[in-house]
Amino acid sequence: MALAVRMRVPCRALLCAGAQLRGAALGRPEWAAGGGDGARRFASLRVLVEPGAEGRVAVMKLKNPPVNSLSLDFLTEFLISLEKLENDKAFRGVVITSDCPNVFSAGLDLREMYGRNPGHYAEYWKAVQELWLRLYLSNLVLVAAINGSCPAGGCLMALTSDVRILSDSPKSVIGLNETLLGIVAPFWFKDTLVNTIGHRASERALQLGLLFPPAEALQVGLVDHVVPEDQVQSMALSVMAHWLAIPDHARQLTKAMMRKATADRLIKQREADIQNFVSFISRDSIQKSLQIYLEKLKQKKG
Ligand SMILES: CCCCC/C=C\C/C=C\C=C\CC(=O)SCCNC(=O)CCNC(=O)[C@H](O)C(C)(C)COP(=O)(O)OP(=O)(O)OC[C@H]1O[C@@H](n2cnc3c(N)ncnc32)[C@H](O)[C@@H]1OP(=O)(O)O
Repeated sequence: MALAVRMRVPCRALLCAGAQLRGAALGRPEWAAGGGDGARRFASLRVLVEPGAEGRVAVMKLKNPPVNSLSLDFLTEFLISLEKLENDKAFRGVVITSDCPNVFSAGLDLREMYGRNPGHYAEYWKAVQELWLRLYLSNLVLVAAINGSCPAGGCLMALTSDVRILSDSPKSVIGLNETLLGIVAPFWFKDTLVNTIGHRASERALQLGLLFPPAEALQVGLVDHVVPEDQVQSMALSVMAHWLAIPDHARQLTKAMMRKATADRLIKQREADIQNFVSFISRDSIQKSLQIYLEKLKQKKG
């Protein structure tokens, strides 16, 4: 257990301060207790947390319509919810899923990375790092119930889970498609992918910006199960039961042993990584690429 405790990400105070600030900007982070489960069921504007099974599993539903993009406000609310669950000894596992139809998450919010100032980019990137570190090193069993499209940052989020279940639908594509936007997946995105599908498959997937349809995602090992859309959550809960049959302390230490070195690479150079991101994203050429991509997304509609 000691290792698991030592592994906790060391910027809790900083994040909490940030979260309170963001919360204040939102008009207070409100945790509305409701239903027969009392305080165990809570919600912010963008994240719903519901009891999953036997009071020891929670289901976190991402609710940032239309596409669950990972905006700064969303990240703040998600991290507060996750921390509440981590601190509640009753919970041992969390299923992460989407409340938005056909989309698990569209990844990082492009509007947070386009046309803003360096201070904003730095604040945003710190929150993205925090999301990854918290999820990747979580003591909880995390199961991603991926009920829709899952590109880039959405895929990163799913990759931090212990198990991934993908819905068998043409919309449910998953992958790190950064190069298609003219940007580059950071090293810790890449590391997480390599740890999941291996070096060669990652090299190909990253360079080509591949978004894998369900059968291919399963074949390459990007997801563990593909099931019909209406069975994603029930499958997630059944897989969860299997993982919860393992004693927590042994499973947590094993998870830490597998993931610590990867997380440490970022922890050791968080500030440099932020500066790297800020200077990369501020380049005129990158801003132009993002602008073109955003325009393409808009044109797709019309
Ligand atoms: C060498 C140095 C390296 C340093 C590293 C530095 C930098 C790395 C930087 C960044 C890493 C980024 C990772 C990311 O996550 S980038 C985001 C990538 N995401 C995508 O490519 C997905 C884009 N979206 C889609 O493909 C579709 O929207 C989707 C399939 C998810 C859903 O399709 P649907 O048809 O249902 O919905 P749309 O009509 O397309 O969209 C509705 C609405 O939402 C807007 N939108 C979509 N995605 C995003 C997004 N990611 N961020 C913000 N907004 C988004 C879309 O524009 C529509 O808006 P509107 O027209 O209704 O206003």
